[in-house]
Amino acid sequence: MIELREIRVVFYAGTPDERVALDDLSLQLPEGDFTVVVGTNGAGKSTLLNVLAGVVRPQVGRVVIDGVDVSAWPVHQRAGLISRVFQDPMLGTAPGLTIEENLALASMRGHRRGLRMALNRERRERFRGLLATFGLGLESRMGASAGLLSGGQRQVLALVMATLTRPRVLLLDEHTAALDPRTAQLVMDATRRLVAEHQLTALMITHNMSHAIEFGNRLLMMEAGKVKLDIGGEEKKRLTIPGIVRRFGEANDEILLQATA
Ligand SMILES: Nc1ncnc2c1ncn2[C@@H]1O[C@H](COP(=O)(O)OP(=O)(O)OP(=O)(O)O)[C@@H](O)[C@H]1O
Repeated sequence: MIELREIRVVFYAGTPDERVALDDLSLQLPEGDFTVVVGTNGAGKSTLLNVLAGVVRPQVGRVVIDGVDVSAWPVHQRAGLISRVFQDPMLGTAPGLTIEENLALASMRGHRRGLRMALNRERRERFRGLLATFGLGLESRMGASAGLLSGGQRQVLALVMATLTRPRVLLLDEHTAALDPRTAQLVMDATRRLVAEHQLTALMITHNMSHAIEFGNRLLMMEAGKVKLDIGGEEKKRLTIPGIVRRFGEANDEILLQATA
């Protein structure tokens, strides 16, 4: 179980530029849940992921993973538990290293082991077999620099790297937003497969409503640093785009009512 307990994040506190990014937000992500997060610009979605990853330290609140309070753990200490794939395909892989070196590095997460040891013949074959299943031809370019790959290929490589050591939670930060629709679908299919195969707990931000409907078993809508809608179970399965729009409208009416009360 991943838990955020009463998290408050304020940027530029006490200045005219003060921004409340997360407003007393509590959230539980049960093991194996694939949660999708949507919301308008500035709603606090990225800050939520940053708090989980340890990039942003909340002024108030706790981050608890499997009952362990990791609030004071720095980013590198959480890296053994948390993997993240970013919107920018350049961020998830090391462009100067080859595909197989990138995979070897990812497989060493949390271990003190030399890159050479991590790249023996057996591992190379395992990596090759794994990449071949995505149908992108990556398996025949194991010695090529990751920097030469297309955006979609890099995102699939980043996903494979992020899931290689089975993180406790996989954070997907608009990871298909920079791709064309066909490539985005391919990367989403790879995402679905890896999440299912490794039975991962995942949290994905997207602005793509079709993806929000198609993927995950739970949908959160954020607004002004709070979770305004939390749709799971059968309702999530039956959700349509008009249905989401209607539910968002209802949630926003609530905001209006609160504002005018
Ligand atoms: N590092 C930062 N410094 C100052 N303000 C920040 C920082 N990060 C986020 N904010 C502010 O916090 C609020 C929430 O931002 P956040 O990036 O979490 O929203 P978001 O929902 O991810 O938006 P988007 O969809 O545009 O990515 C915004 O008002 C933003 O300007």
